[in-house]
Amino acid sequence: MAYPKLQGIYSALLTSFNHDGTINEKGVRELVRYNIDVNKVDGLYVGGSTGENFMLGTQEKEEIFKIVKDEAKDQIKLIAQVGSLNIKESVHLAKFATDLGYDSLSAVTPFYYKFSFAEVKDYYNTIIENVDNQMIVYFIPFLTGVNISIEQFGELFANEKITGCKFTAGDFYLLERFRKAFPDKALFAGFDEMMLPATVLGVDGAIGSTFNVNGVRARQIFDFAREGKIKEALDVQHVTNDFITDVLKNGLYGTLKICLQEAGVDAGYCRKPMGDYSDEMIENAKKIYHKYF
Ligand SMILES: CC(=O)N[C@@H]([C@@H](O)[C@H](O)[C@H](O)CO)[C@@H](O)CC(=O)C(=O)O
Repeated sequence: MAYPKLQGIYSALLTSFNHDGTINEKGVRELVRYNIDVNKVDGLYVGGSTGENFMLGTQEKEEIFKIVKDEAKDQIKLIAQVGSLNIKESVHLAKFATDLGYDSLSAVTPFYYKFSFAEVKDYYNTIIENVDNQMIVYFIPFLTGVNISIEQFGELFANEKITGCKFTAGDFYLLERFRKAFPDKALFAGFDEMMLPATVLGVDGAIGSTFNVNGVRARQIFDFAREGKIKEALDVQHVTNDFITDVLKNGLYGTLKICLQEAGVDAGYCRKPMGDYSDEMIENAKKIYHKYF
């Protein structure tokens, strides 16, 4: 039961919503196409934070998994984020995405309640127990409050279906320890603004929200860094971080969507409780797009 090791540049896919909060299928398809045809990503991370997943119902999550697979076919790799506080939903979605042909599953660490590590481990083992697919742990302690030590990662990896980690943290000591301890596991950088140091430390790839717009630069950073061309990689990281700084100031997901609209992609709106775009936000986002692209 060996699963292919995932690597490369993955956009954490945005979701296009209509103004009333329903899924805009045409927009989701255009987002997938833009990532394949223009950003030239190796894969998509579907149903993550960037997809506004934690505000969606089960059927909506299914619908997005279906549309994305139908549009992407086998052109790129697809990872389905199925983590949820409702473990029955996670088990169901794990099977659903596997049946659709997703190359991997991923699940955010269970959050809100202070789960013990034994409970976290049981959560992952339960989600993948009855599916023939691999699982990438979604480690994002700044949003979940859940930390995992190297020893605990080792315990998770005792289950050979757990094949990697999306590491959205700025703890480079832990990242280095992870790389040394688990050279065969797929390790993805999750903070786009820290991609260069993460690549130097040996990540296999990166998964990011800003790649939906800035995917070409993301690949340049990754490739330059892996070739040892640190000066060249840093030059691109500097421009990337100017872009990310401007985007974060103006509102992350909304600004990325408005930028994509400027590029001709029907990226739609964000889903409530995220707010509507103000005129000022739209104006700023358009300026950001034309400044960097
Ligand atoms: C919270 C969040 O959106 N984190 C992003 C980053 O790409 C992040 O947006 C970026 O580095 C800007 O800070 C990814 O780690 C998230 C991600 O991959 C996901 O959508 O699940």
